Amino acid sequence: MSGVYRDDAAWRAAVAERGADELVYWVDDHRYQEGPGALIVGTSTLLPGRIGDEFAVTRGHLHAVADRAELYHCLSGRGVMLLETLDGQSAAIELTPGKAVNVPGHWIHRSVNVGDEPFVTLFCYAADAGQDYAVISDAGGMQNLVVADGDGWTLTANPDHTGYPRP
Ligand SMILES: O=P(O)(O)OC[C@H]1O[C@](O)(CO)[C@@H](O)[C@@H]1O
Ligand SMILES: [Fe+2]
Repeated sequence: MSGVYRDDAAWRAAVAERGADELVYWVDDHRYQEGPGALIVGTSTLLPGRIGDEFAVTRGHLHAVADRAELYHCLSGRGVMLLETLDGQSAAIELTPGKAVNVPGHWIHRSVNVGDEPFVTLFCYAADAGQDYAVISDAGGMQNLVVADGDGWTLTANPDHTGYPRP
C-alpha cells in the first residue's frame, strides 16, 4: 500500500505503529470455472481506519480487460465505492448492508471504509478481467479522495492527480 495514500508521513507513522505486515484488507475469492464466461465470486474485507484525513482504501484498479464490469453487494459495514473514468467522470456510491453497486466496464474502482466496522462486500466479475494498478499510480493517485467531514465523509480533489491517459 506504499504510495497509495496522499499523506505519506501519516502512512509511515501507521506502518511504524502497526507493523508493515499487518493486513488492512483481504480478499477471499472463488474461481470455480475456466474458459469464456467464467466468473470470480468472493468477499472483500476492508478494516476501518484513517491515514491523515483519508479513510481506509483498497489499492484500486481498472480491469486489465477494461470493458469487464463488476458487481459489489455490501454485506456489512459502511463504505463508498469510488469510481472514475479515464475521461474524467467521477462518482462515489455509499454502500450499507443490502445495497449493491454495478461497476460498469471502463470505470476505475476503489473501495473505501467510511465507518468504524469492517466493510465487507460480496463481489462478482469476469474471470478474465485482471487488474491494472499502474493506471492510478502513473496518474499520481485517483482524481478524488474520500476524506473525513465531521461525522461523515466528503470528496476532495487530489492535488497530486496529474490526469489519466486518454482512452
Ligand atoms: O485489487 P484491489 O484494488 O486491491 O481490490 C480488491 C478488489 O477488487 C477485486 O480484485 C476485483 O476486481 C476484488 O477481488 C476485490 O474486491
Ligand atoms: Fe475490480
